[in-house]
Amino acid sequence: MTLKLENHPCFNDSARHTFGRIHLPIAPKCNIQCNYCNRKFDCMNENRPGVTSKILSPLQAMHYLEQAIALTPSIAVVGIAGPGDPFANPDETMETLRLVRAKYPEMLLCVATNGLDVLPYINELAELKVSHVTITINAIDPEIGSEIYAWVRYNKKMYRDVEAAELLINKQLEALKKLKEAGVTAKVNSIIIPGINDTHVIEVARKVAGLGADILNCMPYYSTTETVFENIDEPSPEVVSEIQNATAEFLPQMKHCARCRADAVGIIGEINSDEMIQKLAEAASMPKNPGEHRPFIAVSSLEGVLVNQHLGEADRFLIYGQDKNGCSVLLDSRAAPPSGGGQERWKALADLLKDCRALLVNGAGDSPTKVLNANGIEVMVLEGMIEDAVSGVFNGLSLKHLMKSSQIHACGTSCTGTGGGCG
Ligand SMILES: C[S@@+](CC[C@H](N)C(=O)[O-])C[C@H]1O[C@@H](n2cnc3c(N)ncnc32)[C@H](O)[C@@H]1O
Ligand code: SF4
Ligand code: SF4
Repeated sequence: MTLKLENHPCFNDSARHTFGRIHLPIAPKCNIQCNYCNRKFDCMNENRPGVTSKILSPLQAMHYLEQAIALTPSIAVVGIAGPGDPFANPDETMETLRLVRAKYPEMLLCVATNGLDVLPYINELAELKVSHVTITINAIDPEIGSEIYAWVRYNKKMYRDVEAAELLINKQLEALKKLKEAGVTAKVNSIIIPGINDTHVIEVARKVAGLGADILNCMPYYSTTETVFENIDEPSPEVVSEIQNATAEFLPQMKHCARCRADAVGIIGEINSDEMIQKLAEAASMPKNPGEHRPFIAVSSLEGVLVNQHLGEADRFLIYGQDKNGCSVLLDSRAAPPSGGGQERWKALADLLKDCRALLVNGAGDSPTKVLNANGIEVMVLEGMIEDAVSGVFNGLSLKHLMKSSQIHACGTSCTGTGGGCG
């Protein structure tokens, strides 16, 4: 099957009115913090990178993609662009790419990354015929990079300042080189941040051109609240144009980037249709594997009103379903497997709850969380009214307000509920 590379609307200006793209929002976590980026997972209103209205599992994403293609036949590219970094969520990213490639052999595949952790996956990306990879490289001088990146987390270690920027830049340049060796089309995004790197982008262009980058996207920085850079003004169109003209000496330019959301779908520049927003919400409210029949939600509660019991302390679980009007109802109470027995206890619990899509608890250890997650039961660590939490899960709503503060992580994610941390 020959891929029609010329149909990529981001890489080919003349394709952008005919062919669309879809971003599958399966990558919530990030391994660095850029001082301009504020990720949001339940945002309908803002039209900028880093926001999505929902996060999907790979199989939910496949279900959603099927519906999206039926409703939007112009889709020629499936991309993963966050809302965090695809390779801070490598399992979800690679699984999604494999699933899409297996089901849609003709589809163009595309990934946008900061480049820190992509290196080990480049061979498989090439095997999967991921034809387009974007790396965001905002600086090649670590001193300038240290102004842009608050921290970098690599191999479970935190780096800051010049050391962090140096590490990131080295990984980015290495990844770019390897992508080109593997025959992948490589775009570089460089965010123009006035007073920080605006005079440096030309050096970035020179360097990445030397390593074989195919195209440069000098993206104007988008002023975003609750970021370190929130008081920096956006660059004027004249400044952006000047930088594009200057860097054109080294590389072809992408000039029509719309700075899309992580759940953008359709023709570049058009906002997501209400129908697609609805389809995304529906997919997010399904079990992580939509093919499974899991109509119930289990809750750990002392008195049956609040989610207020630690998983390990529960002697029974309350089982909720939905009535024919979609209202949550208590259906059952199931005795917990006896304590002790290590992993066997958690396997018995997974079996007891095999018709439940989620277990809502006030706390849970790593070991049961892993076993339950592996068995298709999402462990969500929350506090608050059972009614709010259960109907929120059934309806795919944001549960941020019920999330325990310990679930809001340094990486800026309010976890999607797995409680698995940012590892
Ligand atoms: C949200 S990121 C996701 C992919 C990956 N984490 C990355 O940074 O390349 C997608 C693109 O949006 C850019 N971006 C994020 N926030 C931005 C902002 N406030 N202004 C301009 N570009 C931004 C990133 O730099 C990146 O090029
Ligand atoms: S790499 Fe930067 S822009 Fe991309 S998601 Fe992480 S913090 Fe945001
Ligand atoms: S953000 Fe730019 S490069 Fe990414 S899909 Fe939108 S137009 Fe294409």
